[in-house]
Amino acid sequence: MKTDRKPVTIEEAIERIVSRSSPGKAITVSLEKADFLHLAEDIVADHHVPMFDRSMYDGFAVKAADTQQAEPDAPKRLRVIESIPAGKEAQGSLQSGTAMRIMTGAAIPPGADAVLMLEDVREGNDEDGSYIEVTSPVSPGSHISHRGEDITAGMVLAKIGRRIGSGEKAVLATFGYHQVKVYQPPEVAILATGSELLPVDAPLVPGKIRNSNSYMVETQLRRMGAVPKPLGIIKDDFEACYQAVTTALEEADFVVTTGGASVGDYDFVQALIERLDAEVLFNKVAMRPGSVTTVAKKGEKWLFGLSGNPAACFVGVELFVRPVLKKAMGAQHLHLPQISATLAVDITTTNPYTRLMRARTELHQGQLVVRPVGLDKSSIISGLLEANSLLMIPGGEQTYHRGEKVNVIWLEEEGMCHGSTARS
Ligand SMILES: Nc1nc2c(c(=O)[nH]1)N[C@H]1C(S)=C(S)[C@@H](COP(=O)(O)OP(=O)(O)OC[C@H]3O[C@@H](n4cnc5c(N)ncnc54)[C@H](O)[C@@H]3O)O[C@H]1N2
Ligand code: MOO
Ligand SMILES: [Mg+2]
Repeated sequence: MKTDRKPVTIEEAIERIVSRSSPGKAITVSLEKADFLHLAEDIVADHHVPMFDRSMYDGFAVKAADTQQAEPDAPKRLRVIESIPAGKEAQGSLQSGTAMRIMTGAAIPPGADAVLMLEDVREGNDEDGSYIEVTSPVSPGSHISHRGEDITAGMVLAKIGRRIGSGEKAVLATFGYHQVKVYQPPEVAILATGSELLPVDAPLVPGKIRNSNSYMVETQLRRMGAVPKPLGIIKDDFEACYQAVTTALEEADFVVTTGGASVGDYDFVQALIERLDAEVLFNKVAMRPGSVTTVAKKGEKWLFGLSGNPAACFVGVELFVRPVLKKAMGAQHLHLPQISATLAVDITTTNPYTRLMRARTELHQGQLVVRPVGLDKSSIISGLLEANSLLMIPGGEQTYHRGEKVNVIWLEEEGMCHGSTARS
């Protein structure tokens, strides 16, 4: 059966899917389970950090004024009247002429306004107990971390939609969020279609290959914060594929198939969609790899018919599955960051479609430089090992020269700026 397949641009394809996707529901999870999910609530500071003036060093809390005349030849002697470990408050307050031994993180005692490091004083004992000798003046505020200097109460620290990474975890824990409201991570069924596919633990036989797409897609999904549900390998049999996709659509809101997306005798994705009576958002994209990508909706459920070719499948996940899942996860940023980098080599294109070449972008003498890795064929797996980015070459007949600026999709959510403000 022949389906009409008119290619849309990448931008148009993305616009079609993003406009049809929506945020999922918010749930509460324990802080331990919140990694890489997106906040469903703003995080607002309900107290200052630090809550109290505290010592930045192990040393002695003093009155700065007591040290003003101190010199190496005329040291100022201060009587040590108390010792304050972290977690304890001083029992008394500090009077002129006295000092309190204090450890890093301990609250500055009333009356003190500076801390001297252990290394900077001479310690001694006499019949009245212990004392220190100060040999140079210290300024008020020295070595004290002041109340509220890090975070002031009322500050919005992280807005709804922000991805929870290590920094967010530190802040959440600081403010006692043992539980946090996040968007539910979506479950995504993965079906690998192809009679040539063997399970990963099977020995190779002539004409067959191992199913690598499922594993690759699983990892891509997990990195996005989604929950992959691999449903195994389906033979290139229309009824078997139809049954498998129907069951998958019952079990998950998002279904990814790999293979069978093209026009071959055993490529059933188009026929499946027709039989399912699903709405096709697009079934061809003016890009390489991944031109045969199809995205369809059956009611509120999503079906992504990705190419069987590994590189095309990889790109399909990052470009089209990602924004739908990210929107479901309430994310601030639906797409991978795009950056500008300098070409390390000449690239000539004769392809009418936009090329997304697996590439490596690295810093060289302060400049981001990009070079393609591996063969630029959609069947290639090895290039995925080295690629940290996708080099975007617009369609047409043209040579892009070494040294020219090109657009690059960075294949990590973190590490390159989305252009957002530090605290968004
Ligand atoms: N006459 C035409 N032939 C093809 C066209 C076309 O326009 N006209 N498009 C080509 C393009 S572009 C692509 S991309 C591929 C898409 O292929 P399918 O999505 O139909 O996938 P399959 O035919 O099932 O497999 C293609 C290739 O990928 C291997 N494969 C499949 N599944 C896996 C897996 N799970 N793990 C690893 N490798 C897998 C499979 O063995 C094939 O080698 O079609 C072109 N053909
Ligand atoms: O869709 Mo194919 O991946 O363009 O090579
Ligand atoms: Mg095929």
